[in-house]
Amino acid sequence: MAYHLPNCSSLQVISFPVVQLHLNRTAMRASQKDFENAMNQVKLLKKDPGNEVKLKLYSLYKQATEGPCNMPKPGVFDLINKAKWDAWNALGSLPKETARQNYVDLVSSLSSSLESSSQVEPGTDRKSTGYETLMVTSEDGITKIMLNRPTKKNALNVEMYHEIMHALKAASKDDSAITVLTGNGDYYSSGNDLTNFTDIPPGGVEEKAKNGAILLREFVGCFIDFPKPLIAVVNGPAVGISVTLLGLFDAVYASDRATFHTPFSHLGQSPEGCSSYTFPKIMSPAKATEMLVFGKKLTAGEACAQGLVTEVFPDSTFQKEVWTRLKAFAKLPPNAMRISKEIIRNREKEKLHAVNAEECSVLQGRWLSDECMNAVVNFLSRKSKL
Ligand SMILES: CCCCCCCCCCC/C=C/C(=O)SCCNC(=O)CCNC(=O)[C@H](O)C(C)(C)COP(=O)(O)OP(=O)(O)OC[C@H]1O[C@@H](n2cnc3c(N)ncnc32)[C@H](O)[C@@H]1OP(=O)(O)O
Repeated sequence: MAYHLPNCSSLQVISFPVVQLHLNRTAMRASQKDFENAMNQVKLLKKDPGNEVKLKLYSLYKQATEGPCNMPKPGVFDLINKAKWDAWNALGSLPKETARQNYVDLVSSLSSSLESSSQVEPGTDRKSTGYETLMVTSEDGITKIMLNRPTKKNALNVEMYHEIMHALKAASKDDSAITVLTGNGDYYSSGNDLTNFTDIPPGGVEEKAKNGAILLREFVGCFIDFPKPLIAVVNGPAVGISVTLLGLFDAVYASDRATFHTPFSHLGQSPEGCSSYTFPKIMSPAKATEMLVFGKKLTAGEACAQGLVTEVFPDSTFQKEVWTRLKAFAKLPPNAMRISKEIIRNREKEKLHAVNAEECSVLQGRWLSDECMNAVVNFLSRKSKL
């Protein structure tokens, strides 16, 4: 089954402006030729428009060519085909001509949205464009990497993992003195995007888990090796990998609205981000066990008392106070800061890389377990939340 889109097997969710569909449009009727042109136009799109739009395109194409959904409903674990079936079935008895027209309209609005979203705003020379999931700026000696999927609580999809690695590598070479990671919206991050589990390659779940472990190892490795002071500005709740990574930051400032939650056992998973090593060192083995094994959620005050957070600020003054402080830090001599970080961190680096490798290998096995699969299916079918 094809979506008639490049990379259409992916169910990776990416943020994209909502495209308005005019399902009841009757004034114009698209010809077969218009429909074929639209199909060709879709193949030429330079950017992936995201799963919601791809599913819409798929369902309209099927309705326009075959009429109402005529396939048996896939099983609950067959996530991709189930999503496609749901989308097609939702069109009910929409006439073929209307579906064809809606397909043409959707492709046309999609092409114009993609064109306008790729235009560079004037005066944004200090802003790194080209990121889909991040906002990266460099100002006052500070490179700020902002997770930018606020409607998904800044969950890390595969694209975001790659973009963060890219942004960190760029920041390690730019002329800023310090680098900051923060979140846009009410969350710092809700951790790994659980839809990452739905995009199964031809090699099956084993290949998926293997690729996931490779990606994770490289991703965490970028934090271990980052050469400049790396500061987390935790603007709201943090979950999963966004919490575990904090052990690799040089300072962590949190709003008093932030919480810290690593529900790995609930998800049938195990700790990553070197937390199996850093957390017991930072907060004692028993406190680390409460978080990493039993999934105890900490308030910002508790996380600070246990050494995971450096300082907590009232939410009302958080941004102002933190950025004033960071701007002062960024004026310090950058080479001295770099060398001091090196001497604090370097003797642990080899150990951290070994821990990272071991954690990724254990997780690779966990991702194939029934415990993990069931937890992900429950979340995706909205039977459970944290
Ligand atoms: C084999 C696969 C390999 C893949 C690649 C591997 C990469 C490395 C993996 C590293 C391991 C990391 C582990 C972790 O991080 S574990 C933690 C995972 N996170 C969660 O379990 C959080 C799940 N989310 C929630 O429980 C709630 O959304 C939350 C409490 C965070 C917020 O609840 P609230 O009611 O306030 O808001 P909504 O639930 O309505 O959320 C708004 C929308 O955002 C979507 N959302 C939020 N978080 C996630 C997420 N983590 N994954 C996917 N989607 C998320 C949510 O579904 C809503 O979307 P819609 O508006 O479309 O419904």
